[in-house]
Amino acid sequence: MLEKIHTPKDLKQLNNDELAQLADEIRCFLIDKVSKTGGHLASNLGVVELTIALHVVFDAPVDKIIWDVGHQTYVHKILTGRKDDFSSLRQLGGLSGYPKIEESPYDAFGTGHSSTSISAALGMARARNIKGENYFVVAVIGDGALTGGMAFEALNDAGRTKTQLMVILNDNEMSISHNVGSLSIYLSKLRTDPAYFKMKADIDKVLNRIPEIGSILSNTLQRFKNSIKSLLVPGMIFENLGFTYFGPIDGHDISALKEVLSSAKMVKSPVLVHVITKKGKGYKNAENDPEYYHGIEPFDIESGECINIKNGKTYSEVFGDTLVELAKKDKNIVAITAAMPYGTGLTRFKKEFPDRFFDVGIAEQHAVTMAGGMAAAGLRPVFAVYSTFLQRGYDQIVHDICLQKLPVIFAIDRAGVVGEDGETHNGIFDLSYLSHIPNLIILSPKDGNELSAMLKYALTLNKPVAIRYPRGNCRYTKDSSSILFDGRAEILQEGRDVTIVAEGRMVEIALKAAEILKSKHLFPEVINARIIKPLDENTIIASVLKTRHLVTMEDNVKIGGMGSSIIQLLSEKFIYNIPTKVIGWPDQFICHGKIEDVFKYYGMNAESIAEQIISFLLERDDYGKSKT
Ligand SMILES: Cc1ncc(C[n+]2csc(CCOP(=O)(O)OP(=O)(O)O)c2C)c(N)n1
Ligand SMILES: CC(=O)[C@@H](O)[C@H](O)COP(=O)(O)O
Ligand SMILES: [Mg+2]
Repeated sequence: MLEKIHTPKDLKQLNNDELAQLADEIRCFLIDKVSKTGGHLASNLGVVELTIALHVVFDAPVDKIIWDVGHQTYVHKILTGRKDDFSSLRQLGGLSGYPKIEESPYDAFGTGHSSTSISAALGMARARNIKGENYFVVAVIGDGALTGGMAFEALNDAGRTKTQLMVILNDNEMSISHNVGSLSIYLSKLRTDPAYFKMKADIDKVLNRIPEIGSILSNTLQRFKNSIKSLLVPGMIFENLGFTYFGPIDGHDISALKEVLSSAKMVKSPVLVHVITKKGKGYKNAENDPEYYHGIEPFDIESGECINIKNGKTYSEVFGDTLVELAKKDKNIVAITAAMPYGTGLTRFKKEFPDRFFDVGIAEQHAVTMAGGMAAAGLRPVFAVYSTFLQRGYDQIVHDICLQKLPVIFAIDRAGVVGEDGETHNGIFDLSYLSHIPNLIILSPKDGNELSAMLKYALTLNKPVAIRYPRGNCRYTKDSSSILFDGRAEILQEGRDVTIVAEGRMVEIALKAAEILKSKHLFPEVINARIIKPLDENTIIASVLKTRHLVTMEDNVKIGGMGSSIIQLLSEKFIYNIPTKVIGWPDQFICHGKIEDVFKYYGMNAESIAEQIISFLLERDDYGKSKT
């Protein structure tokens, strides 16, 4: 069946049994492909029937379907002409793991960060109306993404307008981990007792039979009817926001989905279709552990085990373990996550200190300011968050934390290029979006030992501190307690021809590049920056005045990063005529791919950087006369 599907039009010839068979084939295809490439398996297994039904009922790409977060669009990509490219999923130059306008006309809007789909859909619907065009706009949003405040901003705006728009709530009780918050409890009521749904029909019948006596009574009756409905029937929260609610519906029953979507699309005002699905459906391992199979590395289908044996600890694990140790001694330490306990290494903290652990849902803005409130009231909050998602809380960092000098610690995970998640997830802006904020201290460890030491150091300060560290494994020796951080940079190797100041993951690359330079009789002085703000002026300036040449290396865009800060420092200290080369990410969005492939592709690996430094030095006249 799947062989015959090249565009969604091919779906429309199939009957429900054939569509059900197609769903089975797509599941096998997904498990096979993702077991080889890795990716977001559980979410995609959960939306097979929903995606098929959407592409039967609607006519993409004329009709616009916007997928919130977009990690669940593999089925959509399979059905829209990209199934033959699936072996390249998330590889350099291959298919993206998210919808991208430039990848396909069927990808109506790029996503990756959560809770944007309803805003984008409303924007398109309004554009359609203004331009007098005629097509449907559908936003598909998960129950996790619906905990993002931006989604409610859009619901609030959409509901009061009579704009034809469909929101499909894909409710599987899961965010990455179990979904949290009062909305999730509300949804579980709707999910668990379908009697509500039947009750609604009965109540409507009974109440509508009572003859309306006089406008006052009938209005009172209407209010009475609504208050009864709001008690008993599902979706009143959405109805009160101006949406016509349909649901809850079995999200794996293609004929039911087709029927409800077809009638919902006839409504000329905003509608919300509440669909119940099972995350990981069709692959037992994923059904039993949808959190683990939310984002999975390549795995063995039979056992479900990841193929690449994990050796060593990740930065996230070192962070989490250190925080647990510190929290044992300091009762004021609390940990906050925005729906990413597993990814940020807080699973152990959650288990050991359930009363001091807060998962606020996909609500980074709220997390930052709540941390501010906690700090103002005497706690020591640590907000663990991916660099890219912290972008959501920028104004809160400025306005609520740093302006008031509140001692919040930002454990910024996934800082720098992250690899397969690509453009929407690379954490390559945090040094730029944080360095200009007054009162904030910024630290960047070169390995797990330093991360652990820096976390301890940060907790001794009564100030806002950001510690940024990359995705993946780190060098870490258990007895790192001896390693203290004194708030200064460290000279890793003395030299004379050029000062290389590197931060974080770039330090190891700098040392490798230095070895290559030495083979060319060039002797760099390598400095591990460690503290990005305020810079360790004495160490950096002393070295630069000695070597009279400067190279900076950062896993951040060049603009506004550490290199910019160092150049500014030299100018403020009236140190001129120092030839300087800033090495970092260019002014563009960095594509997806394995991290090592991406670094090589952009010339950010040791070999390429060594070449760049050699030509930078030897281009200089004074080097032409060779100093050796
Ligand atoms: C702003 C933001 N914060 C965090 C994330 C990380 N994230 C990706 S998917 C996800 C959970 C989404 O849950 P849901 O919308 O229910 O989708 P499901 O996987 O259940 O289909 C989270 C928290 C994100 N993509 N964007
Ligand atoms: C879809 C999404 O945003 C998350 O699942 C993200 O992909 C997790 O990234 P890590 O794999 O680095 O934890
Ligand atoms: Mg969900």
